[in-house]
Amino acid sequence: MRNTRGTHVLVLNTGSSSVKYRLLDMADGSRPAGGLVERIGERTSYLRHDPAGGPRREREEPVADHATALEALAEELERDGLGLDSPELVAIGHRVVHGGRRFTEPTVIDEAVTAEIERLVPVAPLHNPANLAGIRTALSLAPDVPQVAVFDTAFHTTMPEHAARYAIDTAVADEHRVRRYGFHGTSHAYVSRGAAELLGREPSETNVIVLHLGNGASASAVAGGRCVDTSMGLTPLEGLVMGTRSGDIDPAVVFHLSRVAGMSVDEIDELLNRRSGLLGLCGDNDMREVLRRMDSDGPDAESARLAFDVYVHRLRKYVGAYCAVLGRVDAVAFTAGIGENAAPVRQAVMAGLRGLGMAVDPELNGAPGDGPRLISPPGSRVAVAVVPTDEELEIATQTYELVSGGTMGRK
Ligand SMILES: Nc1ncnc2c1ncn2[C@@H]1O[C@H](COP(=O)(O)OP(=O)(O)O)[C@@H](O)[C@H]1O
Ligand SMILES: CC(=O)OP(=O)(O)O
Ligand SMILES: [Mg+2]
Repeated sequence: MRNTRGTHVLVLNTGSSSVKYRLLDMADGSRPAGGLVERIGERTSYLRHDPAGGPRREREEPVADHATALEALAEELERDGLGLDSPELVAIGHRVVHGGRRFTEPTVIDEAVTAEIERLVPVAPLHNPANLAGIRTALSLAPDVPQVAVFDTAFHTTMPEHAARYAIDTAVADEHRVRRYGFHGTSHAYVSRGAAELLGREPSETNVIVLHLGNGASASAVAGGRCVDTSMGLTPLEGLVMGTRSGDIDPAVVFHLSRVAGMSVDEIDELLNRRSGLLGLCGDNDMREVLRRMDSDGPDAESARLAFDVYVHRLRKYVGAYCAVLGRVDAVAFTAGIGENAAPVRQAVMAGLRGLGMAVDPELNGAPGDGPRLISPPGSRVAVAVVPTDEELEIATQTYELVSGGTMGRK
């Protein structure tokens, strides 16, 4: 029997070429260790391990695959006396991107659960294979530790049918489970609660538009703590312009490229998922670089400006749409790498939206800050805020609640 009195949860966020990890002590909220492995599969993979109270350890070395990455991080934890066999460790929580309709809650992983995650690979080709690799390796390294899957799709399972359905033939849609699922749900849940808290209101009485702008990007409309619409669909390709993904396009673009350009379905898939978005428009998928180039006099400034404008225009359309969906909006919350750090993006999205009760105060918007903060002028009808996301903390909280069988008095 494992010691069930431990309070540590290890969270693994396994992406297509990276593994981010964090060890949390749920008893006091402290973080004994964290780190990441990036550029998996390349010759210069990068490992970083940050033990609490000790110096950072980092190095570059080839890390061939996700299994090797997890073995390396398990060794780092072991060196700090926090190995996967530590009696303190009560569970491992995994981010899993696509859970279909079946998984509406965090779920203890067994063979049936892994099989279902595998079955969903075709609708999350960039994400579920990596998530599975993380789960399988963790199961082999720590067979006695309960492992929990926390799904990106779970928060969106409350979407009403009219938001979740595509207007296509019902028989085809039902047979092939073609509907809108939505992603980044863990972040949308955490940030919508954080926005309500910032306003001193109950989440159940607060309507929030959340803009999660990372490499992948999505918007959601959250009414009283429940998701009522979100921009991603069957896969994480629909919706906003992203680092390398197109977001919304006319589906006929696919037929056109197939018939006129002779591209195969796989080639078009690769084009829309990996060579589009900011990268497709200006050759760079990193918003920092886009902003830098826009302000330069260099030859690339024009394409960077266009990429920025397309990115912002799409976002503004979703903000407007979700005002209509929600009827009353209490807050707009920007989050993730771009949402938290790119003041020019926030400024441009909100410019000219006073008619919707929204505005950004340039000084508040430009001021550096770490925590949740308002960037709208005092007295605005709609609060505009930056609310840093913390998917790892949310996954740890949900995982711990499940394995410890109790509620943790979440606000
Ligand atoms: N200071 C910054 N200014 C503008 N953009 C930033 C800044 N820091 C990070 N970003 C952008 O955030 C994006 C990555 O977001 P992140 O949430 O870390 O992604 P992921 O989806 O991989 O977790 C990149 O486009 C990056 O350029
Ligand atoms: C679902 C998704 O797009 O995730 P990420 O932003 O991590 O790529
Ligand atoms: Mg992210």
